[in-house]
Amino acid sequence: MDRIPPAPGGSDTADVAIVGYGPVGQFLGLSLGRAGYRVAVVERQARAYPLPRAVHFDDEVGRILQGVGLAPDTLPEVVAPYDDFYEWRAADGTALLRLDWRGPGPSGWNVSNFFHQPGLELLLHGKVSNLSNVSVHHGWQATGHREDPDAVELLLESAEGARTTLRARWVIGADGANSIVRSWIDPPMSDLGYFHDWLVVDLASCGADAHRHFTPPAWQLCDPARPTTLVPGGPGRRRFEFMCLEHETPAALAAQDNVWALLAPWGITPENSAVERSAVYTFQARWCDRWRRGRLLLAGDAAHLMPPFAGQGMGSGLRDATNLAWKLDLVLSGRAAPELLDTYGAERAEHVRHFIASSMELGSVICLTDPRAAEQRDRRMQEALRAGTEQPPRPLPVLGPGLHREDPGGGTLSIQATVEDGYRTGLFDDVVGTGGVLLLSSEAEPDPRTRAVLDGLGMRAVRLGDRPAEGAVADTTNAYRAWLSELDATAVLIRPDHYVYGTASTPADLPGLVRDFASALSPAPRPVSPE
Ligand SMILES: O=C(O)CCc1cccc(O)c1
Repeated sequence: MDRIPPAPGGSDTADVAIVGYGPVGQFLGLSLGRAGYRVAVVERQARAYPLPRAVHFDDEVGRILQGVGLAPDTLPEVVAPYDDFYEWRAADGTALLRLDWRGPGPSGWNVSNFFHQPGLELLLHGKVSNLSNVSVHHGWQATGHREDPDAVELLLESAEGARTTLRARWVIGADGANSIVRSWIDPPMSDLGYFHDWLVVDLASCGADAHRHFTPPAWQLCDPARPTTLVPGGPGRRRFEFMCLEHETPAALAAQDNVWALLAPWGITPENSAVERSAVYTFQARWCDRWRRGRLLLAGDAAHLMPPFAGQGMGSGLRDATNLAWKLDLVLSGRAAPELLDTYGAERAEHVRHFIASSMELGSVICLTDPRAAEQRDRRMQEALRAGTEQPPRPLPVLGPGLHREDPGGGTLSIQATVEDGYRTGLFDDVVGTGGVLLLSSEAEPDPRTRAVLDGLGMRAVRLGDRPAEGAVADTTNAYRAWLSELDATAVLIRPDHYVYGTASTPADLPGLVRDFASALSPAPRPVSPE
């Protein structure tokens, strides 16, 4: 048997092996590679998958992409920021629900963005390819593993039947809904018992006549005779989704003639439009209750699946990757014990549960096929919309218990607003940098010991002021002042993944805040626990 060299030079043990090279595997490879680790990625597909899957991400994901040099506003070929309502309509066209997807959100980017996934993957791959310490092996499937106290040996098989092994200190399964790494971990699953087959049709272009239907560009037709989704698919592209009805089989639904028959009422024909992909998916709502066993970890669809109606599938995976890459760096560098990685699943599972629940709620609106039930739903929702008593949007989710305090800010997402440092005005991460920060109001000043602890953590202290100064940025829109006042805080400790560790209500609370964070990382490296 051969060995795949994890990276040129060095020992034959990679620091991290990633199984699966979709956006989540790519993002992990990029982040850990940039942190200097030897990363080996194995992907069963022989080459990059050229067709769209996810088409939507939110402002938080915009910030995550900004952090790796792929800010949404620099990708006009790939990302189309959305600036309209996301509407839900009855069969007769009257509105049932209007979700406000206009303008920028708290992370500084549009709350809604539609994109072309193959284009994004190409950009991520371009960045990964620049790293000599990350190797990507297409056409290799992980088929087995053996774990010892120091590493995991992955057994790999190529499509041609060649076999090899790969040793890595940590293995991440970013290998999608049918994850083999998940089968090795064999975690208990929470399953909300939601199974609906939908035909997803992606159009690379569509006839001019169809465009009159795209107002707003993203909407749902809650017609019990054929629940249908119309959303953009990135610049110049469209996606339709058609629910499989009880009397239909997925194969009949997906037949090419049937695809065109379903598109015809929308003015879309083979003569004026190009179908890029059509496939039936079973929308599901489930997540793992455990995301780590020993040296094996899960991320993305391998750890959770949700209906697409909130457009949060890929974004949830990139949030996993951001949380995990940061914590794995701490563990690999000996700055934290492996047990820190147990906070990863605990935090992310609770967070993703929120999006699964809101996607389910939206799904339960559209998936009704009983005309009487649909009529009752329509009446109830139209009345609520008229009276302005429809359910308000859920607040942003909070991380589950983990590496944060249980104070008003702990586990919540920090904001990203415009600041000025005397040289430039821009979004906080572009001006100040990434990597975690202690954000201070003008009256808070960390003592030298607190500063030393922060330095040791590779974090900086940044004060907010009226004008830029040494160690201070101007809060040009007053967004940070408002945020601190909402949190009743004089300082906020923001983790590198943009979530809040905790807040200090008075300057006297500052040293304790920073000290608690440092000790929560438990710096003494210990042997990895088997479970
Ligand atoms: O990108 C995704 O995860 C799905 C895209 C999407 C967005 C909104 C509604 C919908 O049915 C699908």
